[in-house]
Amino acid sequence: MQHVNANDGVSLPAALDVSKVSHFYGKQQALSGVSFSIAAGHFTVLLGLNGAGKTTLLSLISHLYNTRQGSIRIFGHDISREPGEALRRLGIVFQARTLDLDLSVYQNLSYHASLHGIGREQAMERIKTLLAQVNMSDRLYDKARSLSGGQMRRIEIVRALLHRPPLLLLDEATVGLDIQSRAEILATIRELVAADGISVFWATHLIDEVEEGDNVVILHKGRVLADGTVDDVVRSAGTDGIRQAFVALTGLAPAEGAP
Ligand SMILES: Nc1ncnc2c1ncn2[C@@H]1O[C@H](COP(=O)(O)OP(=O)(O)OP(=O)(O)O)[C@@H](O)[C@H]1O
Repeated sequence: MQHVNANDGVSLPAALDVSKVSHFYGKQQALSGVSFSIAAGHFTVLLGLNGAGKTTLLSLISHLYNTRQGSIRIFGHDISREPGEALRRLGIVFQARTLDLDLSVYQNLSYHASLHGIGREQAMERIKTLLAQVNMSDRLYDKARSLSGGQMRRIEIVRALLHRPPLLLLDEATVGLDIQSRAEILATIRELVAADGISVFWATHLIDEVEEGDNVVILHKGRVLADGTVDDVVRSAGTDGIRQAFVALTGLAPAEGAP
């Protein structure tokens, strides 16, 4: 799917285009004909209850699994045919914690920068800029082990952005965090979208992480039930808000993060 740039009428590829993707674990079908696309420079929430298929979809987008049915394009580059070009444009924060706890923040980040072929000086500059953006400048030489869960997540976000990917995927990035840390992580990511124009695909089971101006893809039992702006989804469900739209579409109550 293409998006038209309002300024000059030029057609730009979508940040992410998923077309007719299905996935099986043995005989069990985890995704069924999933299609949607997300526009560049937006915050898009992938909303689905536990078991909806979010991690499976993110594993296909990040090429951990091969896409056997359907296609996935990142800024126009097919993940199966041009994995290098597609993955260069992608940053990922996985659900499980992946920092090396015995290394410092700097060591964790500089090691990753070198994997991307970023030189020492350039890496330091980039690390400092990003740490400032996530309010972690003062922790550069601290051991990862000494950070709180929310601080570790912020370092993982920095690590995912070192190579300047225009698309960032996050899988349940706030799981296990207290309410304040959750809010801080979400605010940080929203600021990155606004300041740097990156596209974010934010997978969550928590409906209170969706805000009015967001785009949303509702995934349920491996199928996309609705996608578009929150307004579009609410309007087409004929309800008063996103919670009611979720109930109308799935027949189930949404998961709430706040008590
Ligand atoms: N490795 C696997 N082998 C078999 N079945 C799997 C495997 N991984 C996931 N599934 C199944 O596929 C379906 C989708 O799971 P998936 O983890 O993608 O959902 P999810 O939306 O990410 O859920 P959660 O938020 O709980 O991680 C579920 O029914 C799950 O049990």
